[in-house]
Amino acid sequence: ISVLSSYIHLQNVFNWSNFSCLLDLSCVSNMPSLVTLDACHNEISNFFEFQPPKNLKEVKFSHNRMTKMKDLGEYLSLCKLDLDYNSFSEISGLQQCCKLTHLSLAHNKISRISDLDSLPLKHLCLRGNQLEKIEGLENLKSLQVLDLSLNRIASLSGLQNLHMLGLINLEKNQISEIQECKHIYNLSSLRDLSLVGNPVVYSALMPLDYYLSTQVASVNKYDPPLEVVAAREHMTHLVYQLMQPQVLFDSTLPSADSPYPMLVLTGPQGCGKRELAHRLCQEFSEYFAYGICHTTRQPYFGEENGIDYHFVSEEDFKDMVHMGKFIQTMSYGGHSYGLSREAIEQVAQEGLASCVHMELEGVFSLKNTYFEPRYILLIPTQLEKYRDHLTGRGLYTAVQIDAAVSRVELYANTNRQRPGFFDNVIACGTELNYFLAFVALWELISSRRISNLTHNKHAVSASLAATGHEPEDKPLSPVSRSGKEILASPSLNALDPSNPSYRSYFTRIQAELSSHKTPAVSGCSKSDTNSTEVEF
Ligand SMILES: Nc1ncnc2c1ncn2[C@@H]1O[C@H](COP(=O)(O)OP(=O)(O)OP(=O)(O)O)[C@@H](O)[C@H]1O
Repeated sequence: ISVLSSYIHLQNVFNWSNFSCLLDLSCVSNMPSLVTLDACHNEISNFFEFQPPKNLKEVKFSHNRMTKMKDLGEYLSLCKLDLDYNSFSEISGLQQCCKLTHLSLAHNKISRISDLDSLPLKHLCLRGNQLEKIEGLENLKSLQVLDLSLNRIASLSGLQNLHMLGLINLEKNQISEIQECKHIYNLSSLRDLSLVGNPVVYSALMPLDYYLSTQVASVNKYDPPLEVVAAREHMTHLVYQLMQPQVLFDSTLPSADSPYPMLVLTGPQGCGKRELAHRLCQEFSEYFAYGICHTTRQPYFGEENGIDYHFVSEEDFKDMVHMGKFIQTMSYGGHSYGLSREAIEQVAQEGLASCVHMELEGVFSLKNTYFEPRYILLIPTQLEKYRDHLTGRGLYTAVQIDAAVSRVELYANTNRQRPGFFDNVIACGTELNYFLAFVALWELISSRRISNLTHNKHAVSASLAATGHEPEDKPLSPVSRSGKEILASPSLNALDPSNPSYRSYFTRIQAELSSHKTPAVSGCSKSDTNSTEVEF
C-alpha cells in the first residue's frame, strides 16, 4: 500500500475497505488533499496515526481493531466519522471537531456517553453498546437523529431538552415504565419513536408511536396553527392517560366496522348550539344524550351542575388533566373546558350516541382521537344581529362579545378553506334563524337525510332488519315527533345492556352516524337566511 504514498493529489480513496490486511494508514500523511477516507473491514488498530489532510471531511473506520480514541483537535474539517464495530470503551478526543455533524460508534463497548458536549452533532448512533443511562446529550441542541437501540437503558430521562430531535430509536432496551414518556412529550419536532423490544407493554405505547409517526414535524413556535395546538394538546392527554393504570372503556371502544357515534355542534359562543344540543337530545332521546363537559367557570343563573356542565375548581380540573381523564380540553375566556372520557362512556353505556357542543379548537382536537364524530357548524350569518343577541343575553362583557363576534370569521374561513371539514353547516344566530337551524338539524337527523348522511344503506337496512324494524322511505314532516317515526323506538329491554338486542340497537345508531360525509353546506343555507354579511 505504500505505493500510494506518491499520489499526493489523491482526493478520494476508494475501496481501501475489505483489504482485510491493512494494518496502518501512515501513508495517508502524504495525501494532504484527501477528502474521504474509507478503510472499513481491515485490521487497523491505531487511531488516526497520520498527518491530518487539511480537507479530510469523512472517515470510515468500521470493522477494525481500534480500542482507544485520541485527540482529533487537528482534524478540523471532519464532518462524518464512522467507527462502528471496533472495541472502543470510551468516547474521547472529539471536543475540537467543530464541524462534526455525524458520529457513529455502533457495536463498541461504550458504557457511558461522554465528551460530546457542544459538538454540532445532527446524527448520533450508539446502537449496540453497554449504555445504561442517557446522559451527556443535554447540550447537543442540533441533534435530529438519535439511535440508542440495543443497549440497557431503562429511562428516557436526558432527552427532554433536545428540541430538534425528530427520530429516536430505543429498540431493545430496558424501558419498562410507561411513565417514562413524560420525558419526551414536549419534544415538538419528534415524529418517529421506536420502543419495540422493551419490556414495557408495547401495545400500550402504540397509540403514542402511531401519533408521533404521523405528526407533522415542523412546529411554528410563536403562532402555531390550530392543528399543531390540537396535536400537542392531544399528545398531552394521551401521555397523561398512558401514565395511568389502563381502564377499558368498553362501550366506546373502537370497533372494526364503525366507531362509536357522536354528534358535535360547533360554532362561536352563544350561537345557540348548546340549546340546540339539549333540544336535540330531548327530541331524539332514543338516539342521543347530552355529553356533559367539565368547566372551571361559575354557573350562570339557572344552570345546573351535572346537567349543563360539571362545574369544578381550577385545581380539580388540573388534577383531572394529570389523571388523563380528558379526551380534549380548551381554554376559553379565561376558563378551562374539557370533555372527559367518562362523560362519553356514560352516554355510550346507555346505548346512546353522544351529542356535545364545543368551540373550533375542540373540533381540531377531536379529529386527532379515534372517535369519528359528525361535525355540524352553526354559524351566525348576520354579525350585527349576532352581536345584539349576545348583548341581549346580559351575560357577557363588551370584550367578550367582541371576541365572540370576531371568531365568526375564523369559523367561516375554516369552512371555506377546508371543504368537508364540517359535515354540515347551518346558519343561525337570530330568533328566526334559531328556529330554522333547529328544523334543519331536526331534518338532518330524522329524515331520509340521515340515510343520505350515511351513504351506507346496506348497513342501515341490515341493522334495522336485525332489530325487526323496516326501513321507511317517506320523508317525515318536521311537526311530527321524530325518532319513533323513523325507526320505531326500542323497548326498554332493548336499552338493557344485558339484553341481546341492546348491541344491535346500538349498532343501528352507529350505522346511522358513522357514515360518509355530506357536502359541507346544508340545512339553512346562506340563501335561505337572506344573509349579506358572512360568507361561509
Ligand atoms: N370541552 C370543550 N371544548 C371546547 N369548547 C368547549 C367545550 N365545552 C364548551 N365549549 C365551548 O366554550 C364556549 C364557552 O362556553 P360557555 O358555556 O361558557 O358559553 P355560553 O356563553 O354558555 O355559550 P354557548 O351557548 O355557546 O355554550 C362555548 O362556545 C362552548 O360551546
